[in-house]
Amino acid sequence: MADRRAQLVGRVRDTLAEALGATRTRLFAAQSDLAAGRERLARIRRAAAAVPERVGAERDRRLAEIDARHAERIAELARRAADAAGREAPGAAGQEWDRWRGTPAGRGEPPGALRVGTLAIPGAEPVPALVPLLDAGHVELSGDDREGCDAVVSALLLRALGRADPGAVRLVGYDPEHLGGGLAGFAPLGTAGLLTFVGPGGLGRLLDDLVEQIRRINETVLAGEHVSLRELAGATGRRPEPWRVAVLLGGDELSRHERGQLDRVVRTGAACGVHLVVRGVALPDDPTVVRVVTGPDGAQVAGLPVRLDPPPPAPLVTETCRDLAARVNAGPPPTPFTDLLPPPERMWREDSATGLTAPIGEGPHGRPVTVTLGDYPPHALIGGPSGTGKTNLIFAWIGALAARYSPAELEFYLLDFKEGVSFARFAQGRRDPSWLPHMRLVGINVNTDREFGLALLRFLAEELRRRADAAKKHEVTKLAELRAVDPTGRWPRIVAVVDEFQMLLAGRDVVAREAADLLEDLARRGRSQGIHLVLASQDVRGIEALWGRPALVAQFTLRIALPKALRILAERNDAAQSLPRWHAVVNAESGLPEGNQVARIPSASDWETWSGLQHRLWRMRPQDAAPARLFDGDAIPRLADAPDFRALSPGDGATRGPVALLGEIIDVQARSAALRLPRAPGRNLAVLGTRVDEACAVLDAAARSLARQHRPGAARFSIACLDPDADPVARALYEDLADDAAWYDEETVPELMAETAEGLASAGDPHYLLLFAVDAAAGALAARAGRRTGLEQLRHILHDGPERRTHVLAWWRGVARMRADLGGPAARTDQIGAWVALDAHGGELGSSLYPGTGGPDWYPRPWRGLFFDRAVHRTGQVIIPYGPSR
Ligand SMILES: Nc1ncnc2c1ncn2[C@@H]1O[C@H](COP(=O)(O)OP(=O)(O)OP(=O)(O)O)[C@@H](O)[C@H]1O
Repeated sequence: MADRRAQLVGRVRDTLAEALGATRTRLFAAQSDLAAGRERLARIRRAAAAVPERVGAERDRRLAEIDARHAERIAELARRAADAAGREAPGAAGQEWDRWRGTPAGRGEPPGALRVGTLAIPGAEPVPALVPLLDAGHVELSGDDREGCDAVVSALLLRALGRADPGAVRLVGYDPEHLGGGLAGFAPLGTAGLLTFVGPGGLGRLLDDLVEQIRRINETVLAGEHVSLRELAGATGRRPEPWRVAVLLGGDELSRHERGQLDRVVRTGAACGVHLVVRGVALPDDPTVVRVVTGPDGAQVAGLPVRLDPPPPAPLVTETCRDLAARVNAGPPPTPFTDLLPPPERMWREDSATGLTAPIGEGPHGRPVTVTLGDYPPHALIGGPSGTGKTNLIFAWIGALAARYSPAELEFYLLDFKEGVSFARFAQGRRDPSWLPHMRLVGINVNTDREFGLALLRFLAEELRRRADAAKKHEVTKLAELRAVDPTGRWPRIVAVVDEFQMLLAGRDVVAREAADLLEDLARRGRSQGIHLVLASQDVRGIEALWGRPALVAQFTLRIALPKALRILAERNDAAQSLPRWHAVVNAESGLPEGNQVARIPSASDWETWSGLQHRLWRMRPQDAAPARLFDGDAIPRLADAPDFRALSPGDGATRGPVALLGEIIDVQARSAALRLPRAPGRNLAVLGTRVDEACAVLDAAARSLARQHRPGAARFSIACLDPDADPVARALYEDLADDAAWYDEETVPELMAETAEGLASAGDPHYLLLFAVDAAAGALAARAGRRTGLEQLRHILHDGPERRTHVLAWWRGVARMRADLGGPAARTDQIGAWVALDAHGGELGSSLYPGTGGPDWYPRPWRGLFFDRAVHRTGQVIIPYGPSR
């Protein structure tokens, strides 16, 4: 039992121990749960306690970040705003005063807004405060700070003047309280009419005038094609009207009329370049009005706080205004030559079938003034006293045409009778290899060589005939029709320009008569065949030279008068008298007043401007284009360069006889005067006059050209020199002709005569006797050598020699001396078949030397000769001897 009890107790004990253990375990677990719970609570409490501190820090950090970003953004925006302001108010519109200078806006570029101060933005770089004025609006100033207002007015005006071309801003001042004192620094502008003052009581008139200007500009300048001058300038690159800025500084209450006019100006002025800058006058509300308010605490511009700039230094204002006035008084700057030219891709695109049209300058409203040569008007007369720009106008016109029409459409021939070389650059030169591809002929320094003018007119008359024949063949009458029926033919229009043309018509000699006849014919019939004459003269006599021929003048319906030109326009049309410098009246109505158009002519003739165009056109030239022939009356041609000389070769004269070249003919082509020496009576040459150099030049060229036609040893050249001054040329010739030449002097010349006269009996090689100053041998030749005197032998050679290929080319130092050598004053001269007269007068060359009575119209002049060959000439031919061969 006890055991059972013991067992039971043991079991109970075990169970209790077990339960205790479990309980302990649970307790332990509960206790550790509690501790963990407590700890969590403490942690949570701690955490909960830390939360507000962290949130605040985060908020502060975020706020600081936002602040920094904000400041950075403001700085960035301010920088951008400053950059934009710099662009909006470039140069003189925004520059600070210590570095300020005028920088006019380019053509078509807007002048921009004008700086008056800086925006007050703390912590950022200063941003210029700009006020739009020119082409934009009006400015109203108010407030207590008078000085601040004055500073703004001065700044605005100076900056506006500096952004425009001289003269393009005009100021009108109305300052009844200080009588202009507020604008004193700008007074120098008054000398050029750029600043005018309106006295007290004049405000109404001033406003009326502004309204009238606006009306006029709207009607005649903008003319419905543009909404504003600004837009017109942007579209055309030109600004035909100045800006007008009226500065109104205080005054009485406005009348109703004045208020109405002021409102009109505010509403409509900006589009027409009419602007107001006012103080003490209230402007109506309008988007174009900017208000500047000054006060003790600073200024406000359009409601923004602004730190105003100091006023421009007084010396800067007066100096700038003085300089502007001086420039305006010196006259307007020329418009650029490029205005007359089409863009490069449009060059040489025009067709000249019906006429030639090109701008010549700029009209009063900035529109180009064009001129046309065609069926009507066909020809032009240009007049202007020396220095008024006639040459320049010719350059401008030629340039404008040459850029539009290709050389296949247009050719120029140009003749300048005055001294000067400016037209030479149309031809190829040493300094500049380019030439104007349209130019066929340039004659410069032709003042005494009227024959060259005649040669040009004859050439044109021949071209006119050729065109008329072609037109007839195709049964048409006009160039346009001829070109239509003969599309492959080359029928360019021809423009012949003759500067100082009156020289051609001066005098009453044959040259003047023939020139006038040819001119008249060309003027009358040239119109329909595309041959146009442009005659220019600086001298009223030039025009008067034409008045005797009203039919000729009537053809010149296009008239261009430069300042102060007389008699170019019609009788009662004196528009040219009041023209400013570098302007012209262009009139296609024969000079009647209703045809007047005033054009400002660009500067085209200075070397750089012109060569820019010429080089461009030259590079465009067709492959086979040849340079223009340049005839320079002051230049002495060279035999070695003469095409006719270069073309000679041995054997040339075999059938028709060799030719002696004597000099260059004054002609459209550089041809040589040639004396043919066949086996025929009289084929000798006399050179007559005292000029040693010219006489030597003629004989030298004759001998050298003859020698070129014979093989060495095939001809004889006997050179007799009887004037020591001729010795160098004669010797050089002797040396160059080498074995073919023999030398004679005063002592040996009788032998030459005797031998040659004897030798005539037997036919031999050609023999040329070149006798320099043969009259000096008269004494030596007077002696008898055998049966005859030397002179008798000379006459015999002259008489019988040519048929036996023996020709005398002799220089006599006077006509009378030659006649004496030929047998006396009444001696026959028919053995002298040809002669070149140097300083022998026409009158001496009459009786038997020249057809008719009284001799040729020949007035000797340096380095010119009159050549007459009775076998081929009806009248004498002026030649230019070739220059020394060595
Ligand atoms: N439209 C112009 N703009 C600027 N300068 C010009 C203009 N026309 C002419 N000139 C300048 O004026 C000067 C005289 O011009 P130009 O030689 O054309 O006159 P001109 O009437 O032909 O004189 P002259 O008959 O004495 O030769 C030149 O220096 C020329 O560059």
